[in-house]
Amino acid sequence: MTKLKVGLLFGGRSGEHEVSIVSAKAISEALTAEENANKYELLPFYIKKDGSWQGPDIARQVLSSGEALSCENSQPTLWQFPAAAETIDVWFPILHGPNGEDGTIQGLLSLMQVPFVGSGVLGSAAGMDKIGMKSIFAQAGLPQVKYMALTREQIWSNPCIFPKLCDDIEQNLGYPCFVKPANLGSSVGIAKVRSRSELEAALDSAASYDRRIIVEAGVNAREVECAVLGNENPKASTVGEITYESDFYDYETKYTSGKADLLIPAPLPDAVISQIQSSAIQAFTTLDCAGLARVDFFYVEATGEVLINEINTLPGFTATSMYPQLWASSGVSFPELVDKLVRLAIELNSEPETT
Ligand SMILES: Nc1ncnc2c1ncn2[C@@H]1O[C@H](COP(=O)(O)OP(=O)(O)OP(=O)(O)O)[C@@H](O)[C@H]1O
Ligand SMILES: C[C@@H](N)C(=O)O
Ligand SMILES: [Mg+2]
Ligand SMILES: [Mg+2]
Repeated sequence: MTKLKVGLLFGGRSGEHEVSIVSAKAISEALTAEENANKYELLPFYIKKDGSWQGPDIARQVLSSGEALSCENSQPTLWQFPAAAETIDVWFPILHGPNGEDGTIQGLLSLMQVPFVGSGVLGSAAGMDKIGMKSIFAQAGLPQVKYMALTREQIWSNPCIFPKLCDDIEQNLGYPCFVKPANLGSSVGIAKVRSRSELEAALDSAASYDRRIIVEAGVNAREVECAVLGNENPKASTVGEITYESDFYDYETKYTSGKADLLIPAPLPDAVISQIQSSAIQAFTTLDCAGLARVDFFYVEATGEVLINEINTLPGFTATSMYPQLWASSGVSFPELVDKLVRLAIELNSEPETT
């Protein structure tokens, strides 16, 4: 049997570069596991932090060391596609955050007319930008926390406007509130703030990551996540809950073993689980997602409300990440999961073209 050549694309010009390396390592092991070894030939491609692409030899070294390649003293390079990329039958991008989860790579791969795992341009871009995502969710009637959308320009360019901006945030959202770069993940650049001075510092910091910034009212709630898998008729996994001792589910808590507990299935009433699952599917279809996504929610026990927090169209596949664990608990093993994802990519590509 001829093996399909799968191009695993990882790293990327993103604040989540290191997480992508860990996710890619896990996926490469699953794609080459015994169950998949006779179906797929894996060719990894690594995108350095400066945006340059490295072919399979270097990419394999990065996967085995787990270390990002340094970009010190690197000059901006013309974008070059490694020759081996021309032989790929299906791409598996496992890039997190900007320049990978946001529709940019998806646009490139669509133009190349080679199938790829995950959402296309619209689902990826709409899922990445928290401001755009939240206005689409609001339109779809999905309940969420109160928020304000800001730009770097408002924060940095006019010192006269800045105090008024902070006044507005204090009046509309109060404390604690969460300041986030609109286009990032893994909690990079996010701050939970409780005072004016923390707010000012957090806005300045978030503006260094992105020109779009979102500030959200802090909610006191349980954190639950649901995985979605499929194309036109997506399925929701069981729901998982995250508990931790830290102030919030920050980068260190997410990726340090033992800092957070994942409770799968979440100890919640059946009706709440069903509501989360149907909202996860509604979020996925509303944004025109495909293949996979993990949808994050807040469950406010005091009122019974389920608030959608966000969708992640290329969720983490690290040892502490929910997505593969939710499917494992729903009876889909890691090797089976990556096999399904590749098949879904091919299925999507075999649909009639709209020209
Ligand atoms: N409005 C909020 N109220 C309470 N906690 C919040 C709020 N927004 C974010 N948090 C906390 O911050 C964490 C990260 O937020 P969010 O999921 O939006 O960020 P992210 O960077 O997209 O994360 P990831 O993509 O890794 O899931 C949440 O899991 C939660 O612990
Ligand atoms: C990778 C990270 N953004 C996640 O959602 O798991
Ligand atoms: Mg996210
Ligand atoms: Mg999240």
